[in-house]
Amino acid sequence: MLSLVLPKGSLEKATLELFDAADLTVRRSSDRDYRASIDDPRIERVRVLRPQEIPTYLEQGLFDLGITGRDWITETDSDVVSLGELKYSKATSNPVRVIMAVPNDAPWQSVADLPEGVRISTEFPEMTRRFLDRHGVKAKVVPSYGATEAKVPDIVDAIVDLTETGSSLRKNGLRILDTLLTSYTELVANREAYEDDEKRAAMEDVALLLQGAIRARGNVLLKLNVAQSDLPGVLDIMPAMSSPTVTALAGGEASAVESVVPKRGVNTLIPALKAAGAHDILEIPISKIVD
Ligand SMILES: Nc1ncnc2c1ncn2[C@@H]1O[C@H](COP(=O)(O)OP(=O)(O)OP(=O)(O)O)[C@@H](O)[C@H]1O
Ligand SMILES: O=P(O)(O)OC[C@H]1O[C@H](OP(=O)(O)OP(=O)(O)O)[C@H](O)[C@@H]1O
Ligand SMILES: [Mg+2]
Repeated sequence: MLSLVLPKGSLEKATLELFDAADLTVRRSSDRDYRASIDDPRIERVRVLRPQEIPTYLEQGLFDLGITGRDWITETDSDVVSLGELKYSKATSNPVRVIMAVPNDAPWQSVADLPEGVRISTEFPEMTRRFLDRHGVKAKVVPSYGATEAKVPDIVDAIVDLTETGSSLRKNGLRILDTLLTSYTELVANREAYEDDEKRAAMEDVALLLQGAIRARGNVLLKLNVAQSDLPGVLDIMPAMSSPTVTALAGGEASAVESVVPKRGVNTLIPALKAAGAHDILEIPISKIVD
């Protein structure tokens, strides 16, 4: 039985939606209820905490399995086992980046240009210090507790912060000097729990369900019928993960075709299939794709 810790804050909504799609629905009495449960024999208890703290709690064995961002695993330098990237962020399926940014009109073009004593505000002081040491820059690193973009140019000269879409940087007149880390959300485990056969098997089941739900995003199942004479034309325009399934219909005059296709483009694909002779075309949502 696993103890699970899930992220509060920016990743919370997307994480709970993913667990729902993976048939691991997280049950909570309210948003303020940080103790939750999942109706699954492999999961004993669930806690919802800040992602900044999750890597440390996993390393200490306070939980067996958790979800947080690679940025916080790196910042805390925690010894945890990664069961893989989960390709979702707060708003998109893209990773976030930890970047160094300066005002658009700053004179610097790279981190090497930064003068000794430059003031840098960041939610990632350790990652920032390591990065500056690697570049031989002696700076004053000032911890930030959020709204970091709001601190240049009067409070500090530069920032190290997260960016997903880049809109916060643009709205605050900032440009990126360098990228310290590209960070996906990850499924991570306590090392000792991972080495326990029964717990590892349960962890791998959870990973399979989560990845299956993520893989299904953006895909649908198309099913259709088509006369034998039109089958080659339909197969020519029907995309597939491997190749479409073709089943002969009773009577031998027609076939049923089905295939997993990207949701993006279905709006032009269906009319094209119809024009190629397909009929009884069904578009069916998919909740998981497991290889
Ligand atoms: N658009 C995003 N903004 C912030 N964090 C994000 C975003 N997308 C993914 N994350 C991940 O979520 C984690 C940060 O979430 P968290 O809510 O703790 O930070 P935060 O958004 O700065 O907190 P707060 O809600 O107090 O502003 C990091 O691991 C980060 O990689
Ligand atoms: O690149 P974007 O899509 O604009 O997203 C990145 C911004 O979102 C987060 O801020 P958050 O909402 O967590 O507020 P905070 O800055 O106070 O932490 C993060 O700290 C960045 O500021
Ligand atoms: Mg933030």
